[in-house]
Amino acid sequence: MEEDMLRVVNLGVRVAGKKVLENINLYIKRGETLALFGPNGSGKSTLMNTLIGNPNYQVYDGRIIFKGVDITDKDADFRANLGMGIAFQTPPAISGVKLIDVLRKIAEKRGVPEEKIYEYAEFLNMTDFLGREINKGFSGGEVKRSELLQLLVMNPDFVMLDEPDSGVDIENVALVGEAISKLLERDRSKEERRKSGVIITHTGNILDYVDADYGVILYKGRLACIGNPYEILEDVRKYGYEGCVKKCLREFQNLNQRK
Ligand SMILES: Nc1ncnc2c1ncn2[C@@H]1O[C@H](COP(=O)(O)OP(=O)(O)OP(=O)(O)O)[C@@H](O)[C@H]1O
Repeated sequence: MEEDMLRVVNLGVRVAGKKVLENINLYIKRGETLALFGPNGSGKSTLMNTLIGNPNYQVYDGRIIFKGVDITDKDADFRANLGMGIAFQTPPAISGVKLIDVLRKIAEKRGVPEEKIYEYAEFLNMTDFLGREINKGFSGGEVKRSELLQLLVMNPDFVMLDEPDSGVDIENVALVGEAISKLLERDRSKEERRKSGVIITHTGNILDYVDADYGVILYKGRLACIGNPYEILEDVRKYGYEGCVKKCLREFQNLNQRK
């Protein structure tokens, strides 16, 4: 069984003619979840958009290998069919399309029985929203839950979540955490997990509810630190992003000098 889920090699990305990501190297195995930290504008959403195949994000260098397939030049549909799923930070509202219609389409495509839609909707407190136009007039937290509901029905092998807890109130954040744990199979033993994911988080609050295997900081378009996500978070809270990145760099240099 293939153990690689995602391999990003030397990736460089331009958006609207501007270099936003440079020399990104990332390796995620099956069953692993990565927490991606970084200040505003560091390129986190750009990385996600590039991985999902948004054509506005131009890869000028490197490759993206997903489940052993080079998807660098493949479109978003190809990637979704291969098992990629994403929850955007601010997904659009769509007039005239009800949430249930979208969910039925996803379920049909993925061979999921319709009862599952209602089961997941109840689990996420979204039953009353099924007949409403998707994301229209939804509060910030409701949009997040609607995105997670779609992902649960889609059941992708690799999930990317952009700030899944932003705008979610305290009562619902545990629920959102539980849904993410289900999606990423964090509720199973380590040996049983086959799903992988990336969770973008500024505050790290979601990590109280969903554990991650490792964390990494994206700083000014480059990956800067890699390690235990809770230790990184503690350092970010103590020293800020810049201080934390400098500390990682110092530790790396000391390690190299000792070699
Ligand atoms: N369509 C675009 N046109 C021009 N610049 C863009 C575009 N999209 C992103 N950028 C720029 O790319 C950089 C990275 O943006 P990105 O949204 O990836 O950051 P982020 O780390 O996700 O930030 P945040 O935490 O605020 O969501 C920023 O400087 C942003 O202004």
